[in-house]
Amino acid sequence: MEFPATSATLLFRITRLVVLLALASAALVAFAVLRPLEAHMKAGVGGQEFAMLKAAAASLDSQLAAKQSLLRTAAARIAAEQDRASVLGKSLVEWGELKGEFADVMLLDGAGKVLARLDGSSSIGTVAAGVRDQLRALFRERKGMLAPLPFGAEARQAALLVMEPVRDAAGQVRYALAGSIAPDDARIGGQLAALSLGRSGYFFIVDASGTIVHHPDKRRLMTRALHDPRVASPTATAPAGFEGWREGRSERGEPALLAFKRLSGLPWTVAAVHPVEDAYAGVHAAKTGALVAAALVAIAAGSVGLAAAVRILRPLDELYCRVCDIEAGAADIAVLDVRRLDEVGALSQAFLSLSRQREAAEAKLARLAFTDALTGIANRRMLEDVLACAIARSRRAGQVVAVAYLDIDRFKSINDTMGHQAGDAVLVEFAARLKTAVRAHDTVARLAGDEFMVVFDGISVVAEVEEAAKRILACIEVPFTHGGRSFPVTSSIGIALRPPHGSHGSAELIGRADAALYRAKKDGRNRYAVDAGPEIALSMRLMH
Ligand SMILES: Nc1nc2c(ncn2[C@@H]2O[C@H](COP(=O)(O)OP(=O)(O)OP(=O)(O)O)[C@@H](O)[C@H]2O)c(=O)[nH]1
Repeated sequence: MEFPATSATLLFRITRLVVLLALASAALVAFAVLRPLEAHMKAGVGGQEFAMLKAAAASLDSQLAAKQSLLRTAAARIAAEQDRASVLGKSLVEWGELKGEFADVMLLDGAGKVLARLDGSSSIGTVAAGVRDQLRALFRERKGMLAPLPFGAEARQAALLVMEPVRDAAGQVRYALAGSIAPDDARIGGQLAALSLGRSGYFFIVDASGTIVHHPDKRRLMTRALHDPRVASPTATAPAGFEGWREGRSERGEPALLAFKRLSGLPWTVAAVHPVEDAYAGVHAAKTGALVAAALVAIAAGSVGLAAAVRILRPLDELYCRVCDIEAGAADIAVLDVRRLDEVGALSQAFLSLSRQREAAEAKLARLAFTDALTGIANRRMLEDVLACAIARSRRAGQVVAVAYLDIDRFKSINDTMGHQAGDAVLVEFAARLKTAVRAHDTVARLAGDEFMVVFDGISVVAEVEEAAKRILACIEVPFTHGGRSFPVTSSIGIALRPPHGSHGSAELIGRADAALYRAKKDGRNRYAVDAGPEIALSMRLMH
């Protein structure tokens, strides 16, 4: 018999507990481990991007320094060759090395007049006012400078100006050599453009005034950063001077990883914008992988837990089946395995003990059902069974059955004079004496009150019964005692006999014994009367 599989079963509840524990552990691990790990990984990504930005900024710084140095060398060589501006200009034209490094190189006098251009073109004129201010500063301070071109001062492409003084033999600054660098210069902005920042990240450079000097979107070049109070755009926040990385929003408003680094030689800030979806793609993939792994571990733990629960509970299931078999009568109580040292063994032991107690109680009940509670001898029910069996047996064995109906004489007066307890004691003593007066296989029973009956089984001669009656009367003659008092007790006896093939049943036989008892009482008590019946009366002569 299978144990019913419902949600109330231990197996279901243990399995549910195991699965929930496994899921809770997985969730806890994911929360307790993955969160700090995720933060750590994000910090790693941010740090990495900032490190890359720092390297790019350092490279920019060194590229600018190299251009500055190149222009300084050129200025020194020009000054060393000739002192006249026209000749200087000619030298400049020949100085092809500068071409690859600058968008344009001009030789300027102190008033800002262009004396010569690198490409030798004839577009000679005067530089813009903003450049003239810087030129004046150079003549005043007599040293080279690297400065962003003031916004709108030159063509949109020129974003940076490197100026070096050209001195005469006496060391006086006579001219200035100015080289402009375009934002998309292959070694400056181009280098940034070549750097890859995931699928959607980009770099830009903004100067201290908020002018964008490098941006992948060429339309933004030389424009002011957007100052939208609703969006703290990175181009707007970059000039504030923050260095490092942080999470923020891109100019399109999407969450992004932002990194900022100022250049050392210029008031420029190089910045990186990397949408988090792209920047943290690896982190998210690792997180998803870890969560999937945790879920798989939870499933595996749940499955192992289920298998273990089934295994652990199997003996309980078997015990249930055995108890069902015992209940159905298909197995004996001995099938319970009480040798196990676990809870199932204890439960089997308890079942066994309970079953034995039940057997004992049933036996006691059966005994009480057939026993007289006061005297301990057979009661009326048992007597009826015994008598029925004796009659059946007498038919087979061809022997006589006899019953003796006994009633204690004037028992009421014993109760009345000595008390009910004394009456009980007399009944018990009377039963005991009765048993000693008959054969072992004769049945002595108490019918009710002071009425007793003896079934004589296997009587071969009527005299046997009469002898027994005499023995009974004789043993009762001995005075009874109770509470230190001694008093006589007598009994009247009515005997009825039934031949082996007699027509009377139990009830008639008892009725005849009762009638014989009535006669004995009537004849003066303390005696017996016999109703042998017509058949036996005839044969009695043969027996005697
Ligand atoms: N002590 C005791 N008395 C009982 C019990 N059962 C019945 N009796 C009493 O036994 C008495 C029986 O009296 P009877 O048999 O009617 O009359 P008796 O006094 O024996 O007189 P005769 O039978 O005519 O000799 C009653 O008084 C009952 O109350 C019992 O279990 N214990």
